[in-house]
Amino acid sequence: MNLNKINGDVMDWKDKNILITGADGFVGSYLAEELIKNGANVYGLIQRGTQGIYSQNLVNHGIEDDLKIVEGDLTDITSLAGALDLSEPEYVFHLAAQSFIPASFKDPLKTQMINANGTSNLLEAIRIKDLDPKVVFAGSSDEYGLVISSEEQYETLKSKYGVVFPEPISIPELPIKESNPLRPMSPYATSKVYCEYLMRNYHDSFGLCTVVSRAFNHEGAGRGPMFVTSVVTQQVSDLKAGKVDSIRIGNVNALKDWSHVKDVVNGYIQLAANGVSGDVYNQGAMRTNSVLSYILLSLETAGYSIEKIETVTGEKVMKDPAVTNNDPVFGVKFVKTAVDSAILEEGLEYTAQDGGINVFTDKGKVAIEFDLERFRPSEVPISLCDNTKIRSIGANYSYTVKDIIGDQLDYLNPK
Ligand SMILES: C[C@H]1O[C@H](OP(=O)(O)OP(=O)(O)OC[C@H]2O[C@@H](n3cnc4c(=O)[nH]c(N)nc43)[C@H](O)[C@@H]2O)[C@@H](O)[C@@H](O)C1=O
Repeated sequence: MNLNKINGDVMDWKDKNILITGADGFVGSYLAEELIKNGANVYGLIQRGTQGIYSQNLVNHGIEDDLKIVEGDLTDITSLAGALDLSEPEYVFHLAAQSFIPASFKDPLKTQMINANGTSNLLEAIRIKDLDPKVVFAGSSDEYGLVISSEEQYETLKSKYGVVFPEPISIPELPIKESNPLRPMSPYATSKVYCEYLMRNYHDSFGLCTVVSRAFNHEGAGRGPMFVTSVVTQQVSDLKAGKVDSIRIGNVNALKDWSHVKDVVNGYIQLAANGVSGDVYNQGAMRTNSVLSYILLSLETAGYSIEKIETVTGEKVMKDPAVTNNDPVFGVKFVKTAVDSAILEEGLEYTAQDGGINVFTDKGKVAIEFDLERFRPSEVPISLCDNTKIRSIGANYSYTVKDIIGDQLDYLNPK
């Protein structure tokens, strides 16, 4: 894949020195593989973990020999200074973070320590050493947080929280543009807002070249087992193998803009090559699909034909819930299921009172059980990315949700 082409110009990565923080993570290992393939000298700042210094991701991507591993820790500025000395980077991709939102609710200080202090340490080490790499930072769509989709929802939120700040300029605030207000709803998201402002401060005040990516959910083979797409595909795979007879899950109504990690990695590379320093770019596929759809489409991809879904109480019944349409919502045409359309347009919502959902398939009934422990103290209501800005510098998001699911299922069941 040529990751670097824009308007006919090709960025030559050959022999360029790159430092990736978190190079053994889910995204970092895809990025390291791609840059190594393009001839770059890639250094990976890696924290020694339970798997030792070689995480399974490096082996899966075949880069355990070519990646130049620098052992270090974001919370230890000395190790960052050492990594910068060794790698002399022209580009730094800062991906390392505590990225699991429930963990940030459990231990907010730890998330802040790793994400906020870690990012401060990295920027400060670059500044003190008077280096001039272009730094691409992994921000998050969760920085937008509380996105307003209707007047009615706005009124509900005001009565729930007392105040919604910043107040919306226009409603609906969708699709989400880079100029949307930031209303982070978790310690994780708040730490990312801090980091991205710091990126801009270091650009504006100290002249560092920093570019921020705000990526929406990105998935694929090797996604951490605690994230919902892995939780779903693992259970669907176990169901098919006869190891389980139901699916346990949290909030199925959550609407996410899911893209393939490979498209997002391409986006990071475009940002390094063509992103304007000091600027911010969304990364996402410009569609939104529910967790319930992810389950239904995973079942379909695994060979189940879906006929009907019905709540355990029998109150909510839908025939052909996984049939897709391309009708516009919030002025955007995208592929979604009938159940997504009902959530988005008719206010359909599944709650604990429904007692779970039964999925009727050609292979029998599959029970979806709600695990209330997995519901979050606060939940981002909807994510739908406006990706116009990053597409103008050469990125594109072409993988479908079914492509992503297919890769995840193949990873779990190698042929
Ligand atoms: C953009 C953003 O993307 C990711 O954050 P996330 O959206 O929290 O990702 P997730 O896969 O943990 O949850 C997705 C949705 O799924 C719901 N959900 C239901 N049932 C389960 C469940 O059983 N497990 C999980 N994890 N989620 C569940 C859950 O309530 C949520 O609405 C990170 O990469 C983050 O770093 C980042 O920046």
